[in-house]
Amino acid sequence: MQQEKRVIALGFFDGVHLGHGALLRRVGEMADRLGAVPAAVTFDTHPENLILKVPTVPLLSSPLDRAELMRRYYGIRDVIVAHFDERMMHMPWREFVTDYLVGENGAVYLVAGHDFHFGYKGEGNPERLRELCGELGIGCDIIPKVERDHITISSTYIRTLVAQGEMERANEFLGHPHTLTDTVAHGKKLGSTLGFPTVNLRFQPGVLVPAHGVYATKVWFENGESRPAVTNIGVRPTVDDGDKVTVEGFILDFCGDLYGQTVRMEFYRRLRGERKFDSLEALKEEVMHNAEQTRAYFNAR
Ligand SMILES: Cc1cc2nc3c(=O)[nH]c(=O)nc-3n(C[C@H](O)[C@H](O)[C@H](O)COP(=O)(O)O)c2cc1C
Ligand SMILES: Nc1ncnc2c1ncn2[C@@H]1O[C@H](COP(=O)(O)OP(=O)(O)OP(=O)(O)O)[C@@H](O)[C@H]1O
Repeated sequence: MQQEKRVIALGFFDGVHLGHGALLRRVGEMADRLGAVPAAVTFDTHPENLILKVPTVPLLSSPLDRAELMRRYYGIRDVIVAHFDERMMHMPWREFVTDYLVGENGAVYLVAGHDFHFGYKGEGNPERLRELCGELGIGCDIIPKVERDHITISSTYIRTLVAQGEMERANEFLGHPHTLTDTVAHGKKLGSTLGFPTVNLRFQPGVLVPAHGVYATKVWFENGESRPAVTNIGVRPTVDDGDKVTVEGFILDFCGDLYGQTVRMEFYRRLRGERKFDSLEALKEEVMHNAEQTRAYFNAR
């Protein structure tokens, strides 16, 4: 079977921020021009997590969200998720290009960032990549760094913002709202009796949990509709004494059954920290106030 031609962006692309966007847009342009499929290679494990053997880098997005963000915002059609294992870790950089990208994945044009290092011991770099692409007769672009407020946009920086609950600033650097996609799970149903039913989502293991607290969010349903929601991330000290983190959104102006549906939640602004209330009445009153804050936030946008 004839191999499909692909224009491929190279990197990990955690969060799919505006710096990544510069690469992915270029991929789209070149794919159009060459009649090739716009694609990106990412890895199932963050290279640092495998090399250091402990997951030290909690990610902004799951592989599913990463791929979906690349599709939705930049029209990337194929997201090739490479299995980052011992073989991949020991693959010399030349082989990664000639065998993996060109041979296995039909690369006819490669796009990488100014600081992209790859292959065994990170010996591959933009200079070497450009030279090798010249030898192989395939196109190559190295994209200069993208900055905002004199800061180089990076997944590392955005992770610190999300961890501190600075969602609006994180979203400015991402170029889109921070996103969590998950299948709705069952909660204890206490929310319904209190007057605020909630959808329960989870951050996958290895994905960064934003600062605990209450957020103005938007929930997108499988049918493409969306509603504002007010969402708590945390351990619910008023009703629980464990340390299990939950993500619970009270969707405004909605009633219906969402259990089992896959929804996308977008985080916009942190409204307050999580608190232990003296009574369920006091908790409910505050949740209703936060719901109105959320409504006002989206009405003003
Ligand atoms: C917008 C919102 C804010 C919340 N804030 C807090 C809080 O500050 N402290 C707390 O202990 N629980 C908080 N919760 C969690 C509630 O205690 C929980 O949703 C309620 O007990 C229902 O739980 P259930 O869905 O498992 O039945 C909040 C929930 C929502 C939706
Ligand atoms: N601000 C940026 N401007 C231009 N290119 C970028 C920028 N940030 C990343 N890239 C490029 O995008 C690709 C993916 O990069 P990578 O996933 O390592 O992102 P990163 O934000 O630098 O991550 P980290 O902060 O974890 O190092 C690489 O080719 C990289 O050079």
